[in-house]
Amino acid sequence: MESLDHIMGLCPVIPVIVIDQPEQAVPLAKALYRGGLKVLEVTLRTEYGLQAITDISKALPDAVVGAGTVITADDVKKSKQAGARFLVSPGCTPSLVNAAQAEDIALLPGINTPSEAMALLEFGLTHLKFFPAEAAGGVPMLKSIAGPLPQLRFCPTGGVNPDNARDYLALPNVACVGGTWMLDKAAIANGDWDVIETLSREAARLG
Ligand SMILES: O=C(O)C(=O)C[C@H](O)[C@H](O)COP(=O)(O)O
Repeated sequence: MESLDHIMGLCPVIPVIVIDQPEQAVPLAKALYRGGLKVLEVTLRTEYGLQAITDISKALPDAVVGAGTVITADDVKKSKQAGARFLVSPGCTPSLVNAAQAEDIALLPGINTPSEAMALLEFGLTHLKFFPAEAAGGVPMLKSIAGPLPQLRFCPTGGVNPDNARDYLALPNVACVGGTWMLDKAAIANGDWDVIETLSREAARLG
């Protein structure tokens, strides 16, 4: 199993990608990668997610491609088969953790309370997504959690943007952040990959 500590240390920002048009997956991923975003989360929110994970992994073997919006044990299995190297989930259930451990694949599960974090610590999980970051208390909440639970490392996601990303990244318990701001909808629709590359370069420099 690849270590989340390693993956989360590769880049300060993980783009959370939703594929609406399957032919856009590879050029979009290439633009993100050229901009310096080496870790890519492709969500299973659309029917094209799994195929996109396979296509991007083949086209960019040096990128670390993970599956996002992983909800069920079946999603875990299919994501691994598609080539995902890690999994991200908005929340967590024991069956999701068990499935990821059975498939021997790293899981970054979402939490936003100390009790949820403690439940995952019992499974040996220390690297967690803090979701939805801004709505669930943002930087002050993560600062408060760091007191009693300093062993946790977070990827805050949800409402993170270029204006607040540095504040999150400055926290000792934040390894990286997730976000969608570099996935400009108009640029993607027009195939304007230079715009995506520029936004990604700015994001990669936030760390
Ligand atoms: O799809 C998932 O599994 C999610 O958890 C949702 C993502 O984290 C948000 O889509 C982030 O979106 P922004 O707030 O625009 O950065």
